[in-house]
Amino acid sequence: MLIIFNPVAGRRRVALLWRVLDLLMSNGVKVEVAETEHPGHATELAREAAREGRGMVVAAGGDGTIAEVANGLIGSPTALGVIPLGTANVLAKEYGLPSSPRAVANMLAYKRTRLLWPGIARLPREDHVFVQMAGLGFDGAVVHGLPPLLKRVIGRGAYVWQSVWESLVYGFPPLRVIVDGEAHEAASVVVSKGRLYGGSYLLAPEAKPEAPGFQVVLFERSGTLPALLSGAALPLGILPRCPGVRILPASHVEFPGNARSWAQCDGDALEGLPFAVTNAPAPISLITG
Ligand SMILES: Nc1ncnc2c1ncn2[C@@H]1O[C@H](COP(=O)(O)OP(=O)(O)OP(=O)(O)O)[C@@H](O)[C@H]1O
Repeated sequence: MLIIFNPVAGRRRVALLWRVLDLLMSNGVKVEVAETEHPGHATELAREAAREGRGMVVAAGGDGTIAEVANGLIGSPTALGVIPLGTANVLAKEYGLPSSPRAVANMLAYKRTRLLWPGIARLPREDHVFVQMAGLGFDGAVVHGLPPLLKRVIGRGAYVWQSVWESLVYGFPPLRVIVDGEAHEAASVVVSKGRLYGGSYLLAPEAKPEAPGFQVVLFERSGTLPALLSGAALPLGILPRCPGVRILPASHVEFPGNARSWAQCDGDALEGLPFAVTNAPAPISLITG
């Protein structure tokens, strides 16, 4: 079993990885750990493993690492396992994956799978595969502004802090978005594969991450107060029903002419702005235990 481990993911919960390794090896599983050396490395390692015909590759990290590994596996029969070491671990929560060492080891040993159909954010210079969501506007600004040290020290609380700060300083320029051919305007947009956001909070109740397609969440009201109200509604589970929040199903999303905005995928800041979001050409098999 090949485990691709991102040493800079999350709050460095490496103890979980070592415990899982102990349990797997004490049950006779042959394990190899490859540590990532730079962003994008996990994709290269996973692609190589798929080319070698390995049955499964395990991503040990957060959602960004999982997305990079998924990118390397698309189009191959190699299954994806997850050891959740990230800050928010949204994908693990979406699929109800365990987080205790024994349960994670059992999951990887049993190899029962469900489909996961990634999305692709098409950027000017490259494509970026995501497994949970792509965000533009205010959502992207929060991720871009997040101080890495704060995230490491206080974890998900750093997103709360940064959201409050950005609600005060972000200018809320209107975003143009075309959802399956129909034009809309919003202050912030989340193109979601999954139902959850920021951990285990409900964002898009109708989402089906195992199938192609997205739920496009439009935050139509701009300004500090609507942003703070959305932030407060999220942990209460009422965000999808809030006034000013519109959710549309979509198979293709475009963002034309938004030169001055920020974007993020699976909690990682993007270098450029996506001009479109489309489905990956094929799903992958996610090991769920
Ligand atoms: N050796 C490395 N040095 C620097 N960056 C790396 C390295 N290996 C991977 N990365 C980058 O680290 C990014 C963040 O990883 P990841 O998303 O898994 O952790 P996280 O952001 O802490 O977790 P979460 O998404 O749950 O908040 C990945 O997108 C990847 O590109």
